[in-house]
Amino acid sequence: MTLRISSLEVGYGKRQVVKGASLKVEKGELVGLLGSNGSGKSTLIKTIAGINSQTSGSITWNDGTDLTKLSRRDLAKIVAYVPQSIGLSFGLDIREAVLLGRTPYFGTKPRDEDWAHVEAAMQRMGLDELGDRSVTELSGGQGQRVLIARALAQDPEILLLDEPTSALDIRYQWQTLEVARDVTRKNNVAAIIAIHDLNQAARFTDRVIFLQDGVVIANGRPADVYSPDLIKRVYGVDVELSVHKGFVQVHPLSERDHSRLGLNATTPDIGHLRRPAEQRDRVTA
Ligand SMILES: Nc1ncnc2c1ncn2[C@@H]1O[C@H](COP(=O)(O)OP(=O)(O)OP(=O)(O)O)[C@@H](O)[C@H]1O
Repeated sequence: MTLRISSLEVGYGKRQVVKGASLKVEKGELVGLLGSNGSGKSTLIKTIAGINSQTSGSITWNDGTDLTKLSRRDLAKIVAYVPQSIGLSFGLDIREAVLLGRTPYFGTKPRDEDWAHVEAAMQRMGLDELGDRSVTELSGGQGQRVLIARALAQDPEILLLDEPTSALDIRYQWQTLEVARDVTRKNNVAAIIAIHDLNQAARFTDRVIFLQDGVVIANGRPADVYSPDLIKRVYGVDVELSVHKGFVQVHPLSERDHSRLGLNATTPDIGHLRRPAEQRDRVTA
């Protein structure tokens, strides 16, 4: 089963922000969406989530189901979206906020099954210890964990995470990325995560897609696509690559590093991590 995005164009008013993006995400695959600020990551994710409308192109799931044609309720049974900013509803406690993820499944009253999903999602995100506190009393990071738990309770087939770790301390960043990867694999979910940390993306995602000015410019395993040239092109910074515990890692170099250490932005040998060119994912543009 595949989430398939073809020639997607999305804009605000007359300004195009996503420009002819095509990509695929298979079930069981966690894909990192990378790119500089303003490159169109959130816009693309929100369009898959049905919040933005495309001007052209298609978004299909599975056997060709057109996600843009589904009702809100039917879309919410397939797609869960964790927004970048918190915006939790006033007057709810944590449990009730997580229960919102179950609303596509029940009528007027939650069933035992819905509460079971809520409890499991709360436990997974370490929220059970926060008890029945009101969502308005939570810190930014705690609120972000509630949003992720709400998405997990939704039991989606497609999970969209927009910088879900931006407000989290290192323990919960790690935990959230592990949860995202585990849910993707165990529940056979197709997942996209917009993320700025290239090293975390290399550590946790199966594949990365780089957006630049709304265009997909690279698509493949981190070890296959990360290079000083690509990172310079996307972010305008010189970097060195290394390997840590089998994962490619990125280290920005400052002007001072260049002069002090006589470094230039060359790549230490990471060739053993790379797959032969013929086995790599196709670069879309
Ligand atoms: N609601 C909106 N109305 C008009 N323009 C918008 C709106 N939302 C985003 N944009 C513009 O679209 C472009 C892409 O924004 P988007 O939020 O998709 O980028 P991003 O890659 O997610 O950025 P970041 O890494 O900073 O979160 C930016 O130039 C932004 O100013």
